[in-house]
Amino acid sequence: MAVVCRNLRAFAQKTSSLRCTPNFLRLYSQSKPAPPKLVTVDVDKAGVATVTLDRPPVNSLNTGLLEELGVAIKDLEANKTRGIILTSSSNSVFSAGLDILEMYEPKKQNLSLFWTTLQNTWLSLYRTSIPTVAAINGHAPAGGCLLALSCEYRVMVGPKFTIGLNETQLGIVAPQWFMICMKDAVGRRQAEMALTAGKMFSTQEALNIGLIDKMVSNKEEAIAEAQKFIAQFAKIPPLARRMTKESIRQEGIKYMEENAIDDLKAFMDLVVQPNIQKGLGMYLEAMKKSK
Ligand SMILES: CCCCCCCC/C=C\C=C\CC(=O)SCCNC(=O)CCNC(=O)[C@H](O)C(C)(C)COP(=O)(O)OP(=O)(O)OC[C@H]1O[C@@H](n2cnc3c(N)ncnc32)[C@H](O)[C@@H]1OP(=O)(O)O
Repeated sequence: MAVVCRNLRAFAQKTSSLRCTPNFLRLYSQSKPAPPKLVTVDVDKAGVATVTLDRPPVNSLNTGLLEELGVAIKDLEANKTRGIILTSSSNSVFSAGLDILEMYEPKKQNLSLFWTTLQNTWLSLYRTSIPTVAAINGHAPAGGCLLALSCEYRVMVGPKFTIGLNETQLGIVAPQWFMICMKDAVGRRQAEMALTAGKMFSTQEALNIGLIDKMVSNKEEAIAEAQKFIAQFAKIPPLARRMTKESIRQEGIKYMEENAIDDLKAFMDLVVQPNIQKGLGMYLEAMKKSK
């Protein structure tokens, strides 16, 4: 503020008609609003946090949103929150997955930061000792499905939305840790069938194979079911719960701890390939044309 004031005073002296008054400063600060938050957090009386992805129009996961989500999880851990409900501010999209614009014609440094942030935020969500539920109130393709799969329980609004790891349909291979998350939820056999076909499941199909745990008809019901799931842990000794979660999720945790650098390198090498860049460009065009 002192620097702003000094600069303004110098400017005011030059123009002589302006003074560095509180009113002037208020007008100046109003003209530079803080960027909107991409993730909001509301903690209820029971200590359960609703974490809402809020990046219209489709909550595509860019570095900024992923960074905010990671910070939110760490803050909630520090505050001993009793549960996290991950949801979306949109009425039709939980998350459209990774932001393709982060990968299209990228600067190397930005691309590296993007993927590292995704890895770190994913690991924070996947391994947090806090009970986690995805209240999936819209479509959840690819990275959107990954976020939901990283939670312990999935409640999805149906019947019209879809969810799945559709990477093969886009001509790419989902990273190993995406696959581990799918295997965690539906088992190896169903995961193989889902991933090789890049299948997007209707809500009912997702329920049938265990990709989601419950289908509901609106967001309010999804939040209520999520709260019910979290409430059951009030009676479970937290240390036993935490150690059990950490242990049962060992494959994914260990994979990321041991392979983060190789995984980053593989991603960086792949994305800059001319054929991948061409594919991304065409995909972006196709999305625009389909409107
Ligand atoms: C794709 C190849 C990636 C290659 C990278 C190499 C390896 C990387 C390894 C792995 C992992 C990748 C996982 C991913 O998550 S990739 C992203 C996959 N996501 C999708 O395929 C979803 C695409 N989007 C949709 O299907 C729809 O948008 C949907 C979510 C169903 C919502 O539909 P609707 O409500 O009708 O909205 P629009 O389609 O009109 O979209 C509105 C605007 O948002 C833009 N958009 C949509 N999705 C993305 C996205 N993922 N990234 C960036 N932008 C996106 C869309 O273009 C519209 O923009 P505009 O208004 O400017 O036209």
